[in-house]
Amino acid sequence: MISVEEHLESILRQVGRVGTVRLPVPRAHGLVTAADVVSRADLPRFDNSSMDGYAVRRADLAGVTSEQVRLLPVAGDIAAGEGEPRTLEPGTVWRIMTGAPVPAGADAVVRVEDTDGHPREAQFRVEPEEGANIRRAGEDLRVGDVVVPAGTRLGPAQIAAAISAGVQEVEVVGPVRVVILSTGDELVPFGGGEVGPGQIIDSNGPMLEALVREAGCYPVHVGHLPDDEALTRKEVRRHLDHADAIITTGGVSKGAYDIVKKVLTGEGSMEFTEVAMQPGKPQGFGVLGRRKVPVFTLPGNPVSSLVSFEVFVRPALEERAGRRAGGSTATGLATVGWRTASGRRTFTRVRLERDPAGGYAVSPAGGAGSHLLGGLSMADALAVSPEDAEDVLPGAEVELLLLRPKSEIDARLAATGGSDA
Ligand SMILES: Nc1nc2c(c(=O)[nH]1)N[C@H]1C(S)=C(S)[C@@H](COP(=O)(O)OP(=O)(O)OC[C@H]3O[C@@H](n4cnc5c(N)ncnc54)[C@H](O)[C@@H]3O)O[C@H]1N2
Ligand code: MOO
Repeated sequence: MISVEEHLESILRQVGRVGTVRLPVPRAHGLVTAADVVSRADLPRFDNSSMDGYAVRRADLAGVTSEQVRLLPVAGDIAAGEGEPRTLEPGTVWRIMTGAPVPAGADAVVRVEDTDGHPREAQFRVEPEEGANIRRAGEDLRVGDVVVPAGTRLGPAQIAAAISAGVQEVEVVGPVRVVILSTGDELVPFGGGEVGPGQIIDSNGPMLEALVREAGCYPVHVGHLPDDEALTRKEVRRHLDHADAIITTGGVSKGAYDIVKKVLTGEGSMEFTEVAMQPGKPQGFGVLGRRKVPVFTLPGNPVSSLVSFEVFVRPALEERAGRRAGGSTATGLATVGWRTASGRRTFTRVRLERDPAGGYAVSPAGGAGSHLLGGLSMADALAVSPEDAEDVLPGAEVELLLLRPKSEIDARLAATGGSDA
């Protein structure tokens, strides 16, 4: 058996980034910039008002207070979107709206609240500061400034900034397209009709599809293969032409019908190995074809598949997508004891509650069997125990790999007062 680290290192050594593509900014959401994105415009593009009010010359309002008001004639209105250049003549004001261009000669904007708001002859109650309520051209960004540095995941804020800065397209690390193939004669696809004697519903396919999506990648094909050598070979080859990663489940242990292992042994850099972990012991990985597509052959047991994804596939997909997010981790205190697999790193499904000190109280969610999906559904995290341990004692500190966003777990605990009401 090899260690978890050895297997992961071998995967990460062989997995490279996918190529870059140019995409219209909104379509690049979630992808990582391959180069600095630079501004094509000064932002703001022109001096404009930050308030609804009046564009004024301060000299015309010298000494004005709420006791010493002044009346000034209004030359007209300047609305947001006004394209006509306007000039402010001494002794007059323009009524101006938020976002509208400030007329030449104005050196402040007085908020409508500090006037009587009259459209033709307005009464002023304050003397504004120099530049009051004027947003200056270029104060945010200048042409050529970096709006989004290389290596940044494009989120909503970066999309807004790049678009405002006049950027049309961005160079990003391409979307990672993942093919998922469940294998096994016993499987009935979701929605595929009656589940006959000896059959089960393919839950790994939809589970991995969701995991891939949550990892910011794109499931482009979720299929099911019977235990048929020729079909399996053909289907894997077909997807090597377009996929950026292939994930299979099932058919990698020691059974007489464990086809995946049989078909892929000797292909590319494919290696089948046993990893010192529980669950997830039988693993296979290699890069295949001229495009060197990473192929992960995960064990069929549903919990083993999920744990294998978290431990090996997620980091590899992140590498491929140019990201460095890493799994979400935490620590907690065991409320009860449980046994772990000696000589193997154990990933125990656990439910979290609040302990009296405000941390996480950790207890197993169901049993340890790799087929127990009911317990998996209740689990918030995997408790990770080292290879040399045989059990976790009550009160021991445990490392957690979170299966849900931490904010979601914390919100549930806050709503239930920390107990599973
Ligand atoms: N003699 C041995 N038998 C097994 C060993 C071993 O070392 N010696 N290892 C066990 C371990 S550990 C695991 S994990 C499994 C891995 O088996 P495979 O990857 O070959 O998977 P299958 O045999 O095809 O299926 C295992 C199990 O999972 C169910 N399954 C498969 N695919 C799906 C799916 N898409 N959705 C839901 N459930 C699925 C399948 O029906 C089996 O019950 O091998 C042990 N055996
Ligand atoms: O290693 Mo298997 O994944 O224990 O169930």
